Amino acid sequence: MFNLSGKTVLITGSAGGLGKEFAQRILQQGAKVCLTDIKTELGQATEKEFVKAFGADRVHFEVCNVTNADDVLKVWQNACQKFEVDHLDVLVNNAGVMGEKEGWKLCLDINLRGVLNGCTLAMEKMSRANGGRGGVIVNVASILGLFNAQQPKGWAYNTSKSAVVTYSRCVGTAETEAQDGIRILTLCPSVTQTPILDGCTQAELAEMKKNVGGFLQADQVGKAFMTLLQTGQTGSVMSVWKDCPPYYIPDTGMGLFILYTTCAMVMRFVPKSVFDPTNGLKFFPHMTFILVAMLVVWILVAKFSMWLLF
Ligand SMILES: NC(=O)C1=CN([C@@H]2O[C@H](COP(=O)(O)OP(=O)(O)OC[C@H]3O[C@@H](n4cnc5c(N)ncnc54)[C@H](O)[C@@H]3O)[C@@H](O)[C@H]2O)C=CC1
Ligand SMILES: CC/C=C\C[C@H](O)[C@H](O)/C=C/C=C/C=C\C=C\C(=O)C/C=C\CCC(=O)O
Repeated sequence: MFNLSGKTVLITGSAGGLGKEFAQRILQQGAKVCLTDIKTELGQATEKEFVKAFGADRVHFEVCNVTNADDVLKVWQNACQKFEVDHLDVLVNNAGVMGEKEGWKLCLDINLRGVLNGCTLAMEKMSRANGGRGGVIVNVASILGLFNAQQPKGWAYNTSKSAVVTYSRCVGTAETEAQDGIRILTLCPSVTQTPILDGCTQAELAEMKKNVGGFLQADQVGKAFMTLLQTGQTGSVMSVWKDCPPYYIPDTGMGLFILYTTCAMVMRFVPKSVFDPTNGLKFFPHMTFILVAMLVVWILVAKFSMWLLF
């Protein structure tokens, strides 16, 4: 298990909400935390609260806009200076917005570019190949990064979060870990009661609540986050769903792609008079038929081998 005692951690968007929850749990494990956010007053209030609980030498707040790579570099350097170290051990890319109020460009800038700014810098600074000491990066995505579901605030949020999941899987490889000593992890919570929901109407909240079977509380996400941070393998993506233990989501996209491509290959031999493969609407029912047929054959083969064996 990854021991956080004495480690240095930077968390973006941590003046309140989930970022604050993560910070508190990390502090409880003996680490030093640099809180960062664009909300100055709230950030300073959280800093004060944590200084009281954990000591002034272990908590620091810096204003930082994640869309600006220079800002991220500046707070990285200031955090090192404040904690009197030459490195940071953990970066949590947590800052995010829903996007309706901000518009799609700013939403992607904060939710995606912000993560890329943080990861690019952290990989450069932490990389053992560059003389760094390795480290851990946790990217906070969402269940909406894992599948597409209608939510009230538009497509930009889902787009940004699925890009974060894909990016984290791309860079979170065993090679990156072996070469640079960096673990890259992704957390995908379901809807959680935090200030991000303040922009939703009662009707929108009720609809979302129905869809996800109730909202998570920040402490359940906090527990899952700690499990991921302390034990997650690089490239892993953890989902958090109400009343469930946290669980990992494998990348099944390739498997499904191969399955459907195999079906498409088989369909080449079916006469055009039976179906027109260029017509997607007709194509998919046929694909489903083939999938079911393959499943039946597979079950029969499995059953037949059992008869032979026993
Ligand atoms: N609450 C929820 O239902 C879920 C939230 N998430 C994700 O968790 C993360 C944290 O969100 P919450 O704590 O729920 O919301 P929140 O609104 O309480 O926290 C987000 C923080 O990010 C900060 N922020 C916004 N733009 C920023 C920028 N340009 N630079 C730096 N900081 C910025 C905000 O000031 C805020 O403090 C977000 O990435 C969100 O998308 C994921 C799944 C579910
Ligand atoms: C833009 C939304 C803003 C903030 C909320 C959070 O950031 C979070 O990321 C948003 C999640 C929104 C989810 C909305 C709908 C989800 C639908 C489903 O998950 C449907 C899937 C399964 C339902 C299962 C069931 O009905 O039992």
